[in-house]
Amino acid sequence: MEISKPLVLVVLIATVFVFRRFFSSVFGSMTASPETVQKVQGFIKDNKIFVASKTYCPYCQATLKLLFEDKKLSKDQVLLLQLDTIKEGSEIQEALQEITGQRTVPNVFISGKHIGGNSDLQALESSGKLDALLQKALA
Ligand SMILES: N[C@@H](CCC(=O)N[C@@H](CS)C(=O)NCC(=O)O)C(=O)O
Repeated sequence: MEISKPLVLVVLIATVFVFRRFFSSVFGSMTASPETVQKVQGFIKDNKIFVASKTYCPYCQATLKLLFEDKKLSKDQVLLLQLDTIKEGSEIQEALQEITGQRTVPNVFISGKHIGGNSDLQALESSGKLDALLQKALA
């Protein structure tokens, strides 16, 4: 059976079009704009404690319990962004990945320093180093 050249051409163009959309939808959302990266760098630098979180995330809940209940921090001492509740949440998450290499939440910063996720924060607490970091940040 002979395949018609125009048909091959149409299929080829359609495939390129579909994949172009596919790649831009996958990879396009994987980069944050320079403006968002700069904004997130501001969140990190300008806040004593910055936590990027998601409301349904159990690791985030453990982090927030440690900071707000156990360590008795007040809401105004911490910039808490619940990424799943804000429009630019995904882009902030991408920016955090670009800045820290960490995509997961919680993503915790103390005194502008990247601490890591919940396990890193809990490890600091277990080693007895968290109180000093918090005291220094809030002094
Ligand atoms: N080991 C990490 C686990 C964090 C984690 O897996 N978080 C999930 C949400 S519960 C996550 O960020 N998933 C990817 C996403 O939500 O985009 C920690 O201790 O923080």
